Amino acid sequence: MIVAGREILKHAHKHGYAVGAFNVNNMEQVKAIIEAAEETKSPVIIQASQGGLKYAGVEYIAAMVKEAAKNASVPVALHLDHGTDFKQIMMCIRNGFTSVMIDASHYELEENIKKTRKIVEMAHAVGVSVEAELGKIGGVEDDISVDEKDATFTDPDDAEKFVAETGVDSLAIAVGTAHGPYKGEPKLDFERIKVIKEKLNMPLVLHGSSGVPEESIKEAVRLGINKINIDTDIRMAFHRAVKEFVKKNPDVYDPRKILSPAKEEMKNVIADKMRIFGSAGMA
Ligand SMILES: O=C(COP(=O)(O)O)NO
Ligand code: NA
Ligand SMILES: [Zn+2]
Repeated sequence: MIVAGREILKHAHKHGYAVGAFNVNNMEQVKAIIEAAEETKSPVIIQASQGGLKYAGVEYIAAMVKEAAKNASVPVALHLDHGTDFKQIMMCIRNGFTSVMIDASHYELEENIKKTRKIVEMAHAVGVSVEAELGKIGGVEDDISVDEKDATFTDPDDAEKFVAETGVDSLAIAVGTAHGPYKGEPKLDFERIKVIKEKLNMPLVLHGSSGVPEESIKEAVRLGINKINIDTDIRMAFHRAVKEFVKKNPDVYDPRKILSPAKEEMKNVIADKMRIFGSAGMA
């Protein structure tokens, strides 16, 4: 069933695990995520970035995810990832998204608070949960890009003020991850996660989580991360499977035959993550 994002994240915060938030652009990704959630009995957040909505259309994404959630035995939230455009955020809410991110992290603190508070007031009025970002997460995710030199870690005192003045349901923090593939091994600032969690005592979000070693993910969950965003690892699973299939079957042109192994590969990758995040069995 489809639920508000806060319902899923509050449970994860209370019980000390993290829920996967997986990006979608097409039907096969939606099916892979829902099948993995059913298989592992895991609550799940299905999310689309503004780039994903541009590609598929907000109505298509919403219709597919609502259909998948309707028949699922696990709680599912439909979330806008990295919302920066006011109209886009409103269109998502109008189309039944149960959670939205307002990413105003490029602005100074006061401006980020102002923009975030406006979305919180409107979304909460209709029962939709809100995620915001404080600090700048590096890397490139569709239309969001931050140079490594501009990536700035989240300041715990600013975070306390930000949450008190905005009322967000969850906060994305910059602690050393980056969107997209890593060149070297990412070094997470675990002490910073610990301090922010102690100060805020609320659901925290880790972006740029593809390519972060399993041990680091587990430590971040232990310290209080409750939503883990994954996009690149799913794209790579899709790419691996399609490349292998087409190489082995160069003359097969039926999309169903080409895309089915890709859906399976994505499902397996996602199910593994749900086990690592600790959400398996929590639905
Ligand atoms: O943060 C993410 C995903 O990042 P990755 O592609 O590194 O998994 N989406 O908002
Ligand atoms: Na990443
Ligand atoms: Zn992100």
